[in-house]
Amino acid sequence: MDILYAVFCIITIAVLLLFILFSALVLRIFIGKSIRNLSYPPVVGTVFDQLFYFNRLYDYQTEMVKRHKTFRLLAPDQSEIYTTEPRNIEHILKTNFSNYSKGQYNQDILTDLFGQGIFIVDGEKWRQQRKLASFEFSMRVLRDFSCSVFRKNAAKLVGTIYEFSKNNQVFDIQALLMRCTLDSIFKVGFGVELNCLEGSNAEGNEFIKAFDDSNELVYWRYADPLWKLKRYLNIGGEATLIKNLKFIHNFVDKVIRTKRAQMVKEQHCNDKEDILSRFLVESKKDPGTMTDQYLRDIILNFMIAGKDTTANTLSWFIYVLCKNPLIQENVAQEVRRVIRSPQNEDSVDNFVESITDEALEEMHYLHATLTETLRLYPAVPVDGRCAETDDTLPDGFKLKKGDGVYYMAYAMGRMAYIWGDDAEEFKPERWLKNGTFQPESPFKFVAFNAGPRICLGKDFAYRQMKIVSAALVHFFSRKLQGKKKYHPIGGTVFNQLLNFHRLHDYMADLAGKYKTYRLIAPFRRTLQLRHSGDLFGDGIFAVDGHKWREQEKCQALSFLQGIFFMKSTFDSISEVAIGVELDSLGGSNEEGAKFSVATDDVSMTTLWRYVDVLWKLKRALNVGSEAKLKKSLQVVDEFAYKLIHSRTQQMNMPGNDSVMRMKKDDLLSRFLQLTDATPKYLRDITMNFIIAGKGGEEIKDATGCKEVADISEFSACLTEEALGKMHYLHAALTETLRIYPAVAVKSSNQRDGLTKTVASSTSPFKFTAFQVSRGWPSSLFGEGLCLSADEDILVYLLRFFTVKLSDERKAVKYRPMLTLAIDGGLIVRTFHRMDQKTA
Ligand code: HEM
Repeated sequence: MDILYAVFCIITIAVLLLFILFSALVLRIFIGKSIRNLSYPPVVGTVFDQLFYFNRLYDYQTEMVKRHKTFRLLAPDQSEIYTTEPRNIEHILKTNFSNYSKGQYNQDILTDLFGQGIFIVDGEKWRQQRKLASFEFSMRVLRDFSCSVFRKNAAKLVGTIYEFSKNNQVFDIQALLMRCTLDSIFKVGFGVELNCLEGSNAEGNEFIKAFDDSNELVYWRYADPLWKLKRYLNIGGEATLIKNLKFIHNFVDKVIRTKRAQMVKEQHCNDKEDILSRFLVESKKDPGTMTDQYLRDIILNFMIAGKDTTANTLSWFIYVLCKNPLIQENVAQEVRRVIRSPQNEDSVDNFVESITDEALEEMHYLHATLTETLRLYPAVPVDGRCAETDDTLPDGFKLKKGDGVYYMAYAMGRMAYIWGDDAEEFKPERWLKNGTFQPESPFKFVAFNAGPRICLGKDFAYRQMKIVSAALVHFFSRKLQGKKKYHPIGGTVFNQLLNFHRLHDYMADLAGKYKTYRLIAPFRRTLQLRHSGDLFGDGIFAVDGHKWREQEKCQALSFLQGIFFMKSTFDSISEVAIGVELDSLGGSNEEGAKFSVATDDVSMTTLWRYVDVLWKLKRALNVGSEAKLKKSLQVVDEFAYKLIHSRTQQMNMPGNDSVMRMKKDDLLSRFLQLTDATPKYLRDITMNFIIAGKGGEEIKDATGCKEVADISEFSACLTEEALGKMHYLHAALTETLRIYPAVAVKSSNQRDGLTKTVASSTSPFKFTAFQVSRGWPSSLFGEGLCLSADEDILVYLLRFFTVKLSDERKAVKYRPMLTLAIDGGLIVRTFHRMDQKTA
């Protein structure tokens, strides 16, 4: 008792603490943000929404922007303003430049990797580095040196890819491009060969790994509120990051020391080609500021700026060319026309040597294709600044000091109001006028940023990308390898929770987008009936292997004998399963009515388990939906066990006629004969049958009424033969099942209505209302039996009545249960056909 009390106290305190923390967070997020004030951008959610959509973040932003050009997400401290309005971007990046900084928040996260480099510093520090770097980047010597490096590495890349194509192998071109650009930027930055592409330099390989991992780990900090604590404790990703950074810093420091020593030796050589050598010369003028650490930060910033950006853009470029073979051919033609390789056409070295500066200038179509790639797939999809004082944007919206302002290059590329109705199409031609490239306003095409902090390496990047892509397109044509490893992610299981009231429509919406999709869950889940064990026990729905085969055989056998034919009115499913008339319709059997309600409740609460991650805890504590489920299950079990007990006793009494009949007829009796099953096993078997029958039959009848209200075909003689001739009725019922499948989660949303007067059969893999291959419920009820049972009921109903919805305008909704039930029942009005005739 004491232990229980202690556990209870701990749980209560933990829940209370969580509640207090949660409330404090909610208050912090929502208070003082002028949420309803129309002068501020509209609020579309909190920053936590981005976590939910992390895998498709930029598309999520695009959807938001289609509703509001400028919107807000609330963060615990401030607001985050997102905009695609070019006027706002010009204001932030140019007109009111001094009011917008990189911000303390970004600096805290990035300093470990970027140090005091140009990317994250503001004010005087930035101005000094920018001035120096701009000067160096404009020097002819750096330009020529970088071009020769790009050519050499492009030739190496062609050689590596040639090996793959010779052996008809598939390969990851993005990984190769990453290595190629790192080799180039390292050589240009430090004058050192890293040889990552060839993989010959073990230290180089280690460096690239540490570098890539650090980038990723630093980015993760944006999503991990505990990163500072982890860094302090030196645990998890932060421990790995610290290790990686140590390796990177040691590596670069060694390069700087070697270079310094080399420069002392070669004092008279002024032809310093790489960036580090040029900065080292500069450092002599101001050794106090330009320490080794300062130089390390500068060079590392250039590497981070130049490596992934160009490699990623080139990868997207290859992707769009694979998708648009015509554009691929246009680019290849332009390259062939512009590059007049003097001697041997097939020599890679000759070819790359012919890609001169002049040739690059002539390649307008290639330039347009690369720019169009960046428009739709910008290497920096979202970028931002922090407001230093309160301000008003040109679109009229205000922002407060400390607010983040983000401009979304990815979303902007997809905005019809910026690029026209064909914004989402890949069209290099939009950049060309009479074959000549036409630049756009940098506040509209913001891939390289704009204003005083526009990308310093823009021309540098274009040169590298043009050399590499011209060589690749000239020597190879590419096809995408179609195999995808995983299905696309449609969302998280929490989306199911949010959409529980329209669960099946929500899933139909997703199915419209992706034929097959995944929902991410905190734990591994199977969509089968694992969570329904309490309800289905060891019955046919929940078991596999031997147990399933045994039950399947016995039930299928019964149907083959035709025992159950024409016995599947709603109540008679129970009669078929357990040989008892429930009369839930007539209401004469109170126990039967209770049992009927309990099975519905059990079905609904069991479905809830699929979306409720806490169901196990609730079951352990016996609270909420689980307490309800337990109660309903008790009703179901009591009923079932009582029955099994009395049936066993009856069966053991010899010479009773009715008992002999039962022995042949109902499922329970058959199982009592065929197996030496325990009462629990018998309960599970019969309950599965009843749940399937109840859910399936009742619901199809109900939805069937709505769908087939104007069927006129009728036969007075209700023989098996006559039913077989009712093709229209059969088709109408089948169509009802197609749109309202009794087991909704297995439905396929393809259209397949009545095409001939004689209902034609459709592939069961397309029309899956009656599952296929593994026999439930097709062999459990038998598809034929199931339909003819409905037809039987409907024939009687429609012979004597016409049916109308009581309120034609009211939309019929479903109730989320394991089967697709109509919420609140189906309220109809019936008219006797005789009355109508007389009238
Ligand atoms: C496709 C290739 C590239 C793209 C799309 C790109 C894009 C950008 C963007 C968006 C920024 C602004 C970042 C910010 O201030 O928030 C930037 C800055 C910068 N980029 Fe690039 N970049 C590319 C290649 C390069 C290369 C190859 C280099 C140099 C080797 C480079 C050097 C820089 C530098 C130094 C800055 C900082 C400018 C400053 O803050 O004043 N970039 N780039």
